[in-house]
Amino acid sequence: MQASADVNQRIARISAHINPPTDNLQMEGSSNLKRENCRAKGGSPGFKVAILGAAGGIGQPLAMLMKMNPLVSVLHLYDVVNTPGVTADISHMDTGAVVRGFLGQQQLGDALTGMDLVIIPAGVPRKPGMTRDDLFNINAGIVRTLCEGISKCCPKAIVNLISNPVNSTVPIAAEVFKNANTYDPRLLLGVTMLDVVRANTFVAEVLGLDPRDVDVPVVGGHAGVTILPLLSQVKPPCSFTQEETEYLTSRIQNGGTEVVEAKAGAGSATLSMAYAAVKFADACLHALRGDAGVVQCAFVSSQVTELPFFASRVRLGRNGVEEIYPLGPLNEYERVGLEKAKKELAGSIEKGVSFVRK
Ligand SMILES: NC(=O)C1=CN([C@@H]2O[C@H](COP(=O)(O)OP(=O)(O)OC[C@H]3O[C@@H](n4cnc5c(N)ncnc54)[C@H](O)[C@@H]3O)[C@@H](O)[C@H]2O)C=CC1
Ligand SMILES: O=C([O-])CC(=O)C(=O)O
Repeated sequence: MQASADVNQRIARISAHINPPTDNLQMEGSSNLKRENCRAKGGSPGFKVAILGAAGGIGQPLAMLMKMNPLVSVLHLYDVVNTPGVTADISHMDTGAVVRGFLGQQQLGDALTGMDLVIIPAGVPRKPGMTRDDLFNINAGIVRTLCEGISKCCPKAIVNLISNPVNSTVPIAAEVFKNANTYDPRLLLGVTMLDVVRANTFVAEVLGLDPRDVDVPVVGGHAGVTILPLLSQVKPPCSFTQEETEYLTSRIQNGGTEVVEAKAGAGSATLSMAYAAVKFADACLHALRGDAGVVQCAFVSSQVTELPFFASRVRLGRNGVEEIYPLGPLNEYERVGLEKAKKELAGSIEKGVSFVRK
């Protein structure tokens, strides 16, 4: 009798999995089983991470890679479309993180509550012929709404902001947090990691090295001339001809456009961006865990120049940005580049600030 009861229970469990209750599908892709049919979840120790814009070109591979990150115990996937499918798909990966999906603005609060890290790739991407600033009109409002949610539901979370134009969306986020009295500049980071990833790749190609052995600081911002690679500070130490310097600087500054043109209307960098976002998020999680010596480039509130925001090397810790490093010695080419970068950045920052203050 006992044996047949066990078999019946097991069959019920399997059939609940094959025919999941539809009312659970939208909320929790990982829990298509009825709760009472689940054995206790291990609940691996780790951090709670939300991705906003998780069904998009960046969001999907980013969600997949974060599900593979052993430091993540809970992964919340939020978007205004398609999260049930993406969540169901990713939740089948046999890694530790529990995945839950959230669809539409009425579920934003649930997606954000309790999060340690929020990654934002929500918003429209460029098409050929557009600048990142051409995305401002749509993406500014999206970022404002999402940041209002963060200030209500997880004001102590670290925020990794990917949505373009980063040079303006980070100031927008800061203004939203200030209005809500939740602004902690150490917790707000614009993601410029893709510029570093590209710089490492292109410099390694020129030097004939493995890109994993190359480290190029990229400072300033994340658009055109505001992307300033400091080739005089490349590790391992090396030197470049003037021609190499001009080729590399231009290729790094235009890396995003190179992808936009190659995709010919089908969007901008998504896979390399997801890789870069995970590299950056992983650094934030290691810092939150208390690891020492976590240093990355990011666009943050800064006093390195006279501008209120600037990308440079920062040391991350349990409280987010714990130290911002000065730019170090620049050569003449970089000094000229810095002046151009600051001029354009000033306007983009002001545009973001006045969008919220108007
Ligand atoms: N910081 C960086 O280095 C990079 C930034 N980007 C930027 O990332 C953003 C996303 O790019 P893709 O993923 O390629 O675009 P995509 O269009 O493929 O995906 C964007 C996702 O955002 C979602 N979304 C739209 N409004 C939303 C809202 N109010 N709340 C939540 N989600 C919302 C969409 O439904 C979509 O799933 C773009 O602004 C792009 O320019 C792209 C590459 C590099
Ligand atoms: O170029 C774009 O529009 C997307 C982006 O920011 C990048 O790939 O660096």
